Amino acid sequence: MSRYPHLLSPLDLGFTTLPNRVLMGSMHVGLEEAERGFERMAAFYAERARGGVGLIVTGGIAPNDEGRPYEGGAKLTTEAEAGQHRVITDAVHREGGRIAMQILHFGRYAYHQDLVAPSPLQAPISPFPPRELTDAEVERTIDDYARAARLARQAGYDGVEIMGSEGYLINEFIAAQTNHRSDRWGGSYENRMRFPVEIVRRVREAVGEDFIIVYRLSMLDLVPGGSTLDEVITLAKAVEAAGATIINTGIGWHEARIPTIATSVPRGAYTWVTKRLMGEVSVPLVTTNRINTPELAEELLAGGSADMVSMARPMLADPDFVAKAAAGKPEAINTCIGCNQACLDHTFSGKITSCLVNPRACHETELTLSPTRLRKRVAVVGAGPAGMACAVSAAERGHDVTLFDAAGEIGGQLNVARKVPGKQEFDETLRYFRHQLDWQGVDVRLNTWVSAEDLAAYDEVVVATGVSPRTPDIPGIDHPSVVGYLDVLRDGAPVGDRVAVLGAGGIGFDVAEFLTDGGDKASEDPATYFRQWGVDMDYTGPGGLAAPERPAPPRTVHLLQRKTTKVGAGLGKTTGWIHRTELKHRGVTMVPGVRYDRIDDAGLHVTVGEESTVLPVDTIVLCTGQEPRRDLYEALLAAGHSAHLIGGADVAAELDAKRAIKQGTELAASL
Ligand SMILES: Cc1cc2nc3c(=O)[nH]c(=O)nc-3n(C[C@H](O)[C@H](O)[C@H](O)COP(=O)(O)O)c2cc1C
Ligand code: SF4
Repeated sequence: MSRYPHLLSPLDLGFTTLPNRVLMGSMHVGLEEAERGFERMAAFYAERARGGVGLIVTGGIAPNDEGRPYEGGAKLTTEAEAGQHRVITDAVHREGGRIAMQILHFGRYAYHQDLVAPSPLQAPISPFPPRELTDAEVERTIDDYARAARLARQAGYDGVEIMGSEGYLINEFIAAQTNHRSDRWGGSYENRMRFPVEIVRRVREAVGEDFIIVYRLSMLDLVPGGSTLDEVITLAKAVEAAGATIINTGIGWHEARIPTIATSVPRGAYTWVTKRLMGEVSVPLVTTNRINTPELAEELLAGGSADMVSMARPMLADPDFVAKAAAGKPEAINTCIGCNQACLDHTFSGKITSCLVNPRACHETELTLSPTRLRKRVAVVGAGPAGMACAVSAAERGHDVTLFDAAGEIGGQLNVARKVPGKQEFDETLRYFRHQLDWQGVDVRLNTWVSAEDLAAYDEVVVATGVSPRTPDIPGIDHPSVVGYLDVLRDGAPVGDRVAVLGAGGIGFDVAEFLTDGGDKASEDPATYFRQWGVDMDYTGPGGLAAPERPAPPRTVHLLQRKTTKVGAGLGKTTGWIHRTELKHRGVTMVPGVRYDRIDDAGLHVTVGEESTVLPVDTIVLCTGQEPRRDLYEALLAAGHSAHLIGGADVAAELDAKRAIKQGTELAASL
């Protein structure tokens, strides 16, 4: 009997049956506009189809020019464009998969000059003011959706998803705050929802009965003036009546100031929203966001939260998620840790999406781990992210790999990161690597120091010896009030009530969050999390908002940096605001442009601009960068051996697990 009977049970849609309850959530990955993008997308989606996903949804494709994300963004408006998609649909079907194309009109979130909206109201997160659509243009836009759906069918897709959430055009029609029209598309709720309902109706007309139409419904807007639960239910019923086959969940507009997918969001936190709609419609409902294990997915389905689960980023992290669950091997799954560092951050920086824990994601045709023709003896020294990734990938290719580490456990700096509240997902990465090292037969030797001579017999030596914290040159740095970040995060050094954290990079933020955490495990408990961020789980008002309630922080923390740039400027593009907001809520003062003058019994003496002052702190935590550890590498070179240097030992500017895992995997691919 399967461990996941609900997750793996088929779903009968009448004209077709999905093999299981896993929908791969839509992700625009940047390949849509890239050179050889269709070929690369074909490989990307085909791997996920082979891995057993029940229904794949592609990233958003615009139905017309104005709806594109930016100048040159992907659209589907002509038969010639439809022809380009064939390679994707053929590849997925060859693997026995099913794929629907998402139609996404960016509305006022578009990043170009000709953006449109129901009303000429600029989005708070956009530099461009939109133009108001005329009545005739609204009609034409609806027809454009229908044309895109017809062309998608022609291109071989099994369905379309109509993107009606996250604050894009459809949402902008539905919400009174973005729709100030007085014609039949504005005013009453019935008028405001006419646009999406009409889209579904005309799409159904265009594609016939035996074609999947998923409607992605904004079930919780998280913005002032957003929909109420009653309105959401009304729209769901209307969308069903208009011809939707499946209703998917969308959470939060992009301009919402409440995190919806970050790693600090508890797993499955938003699934209660979908559950509120269960029983109100008869089409299958899909729930979403931060569902990253088969156990949780099964629990949600068994508990009646939804009929299907959407997993987007987990399918970047592991294309074989479903197959591994079906084989009863959940421990083999490479779990999405919700970091956004290589997926959403890349998307918003104009880079091709990938995945921190799986650098092959969206690079399937370039980063291949093909079996080696020449089995070599490979030594990898250092079992941090770079070393583990290299060892596992080299062994996967057939090399004979030994992994050494002086510590008593694998993981390197991941063991430090996992101590930060909200970053416990790194435990999954450690579990995954532990499993892979064992599965691939890597000879792991812990508590083992190796010298250059010890390594002489290996064909390839990879040095991944990591970093040591840097100690800045400040008078009084030896004062007993000074500790390092490892002392605090790893070794539990005592910390006073008043603290200065020196260095506001990723580690400085981690330490500040660690020291101001109230111990309430908000990142594991949705009710606590939502209370702190101001989400109303009773969903009584518009947008599901409530006043945030924050506990008093356990101590006073100053987070300081020498650089004059905004504190946190170097954090992730899509997550930096969350960390800054979190610390602001906890009363942390964040100060850039600080000169550290000296440390003594009075505290930390600093100068900011022209002003010198003393911060009367009990503890000073150094988060002032790292030095690469290259002793072994240099000894190898001195002894005339060649070696490869990767990870923090190579570039130690800031601890960077994304870069380390990518570099380790790429090196293994070339050995
Ligand atoms: C790189 C990336 C691109 C995305 N692009 C889209 C998109 O084009 N359309 C869409 O509806 N959602 C998009 N999303 C949101 C996902 O569909 C999903 O709602 C979100 O990632 C949360 O689900 P997860 O925790 O399973 O990843 C994107 C997410 C990511 C990470
Ligand atoms: S980069 Fe991080 S959030 Fe994105 S898919 Fe990979 S593990 Fe998940």
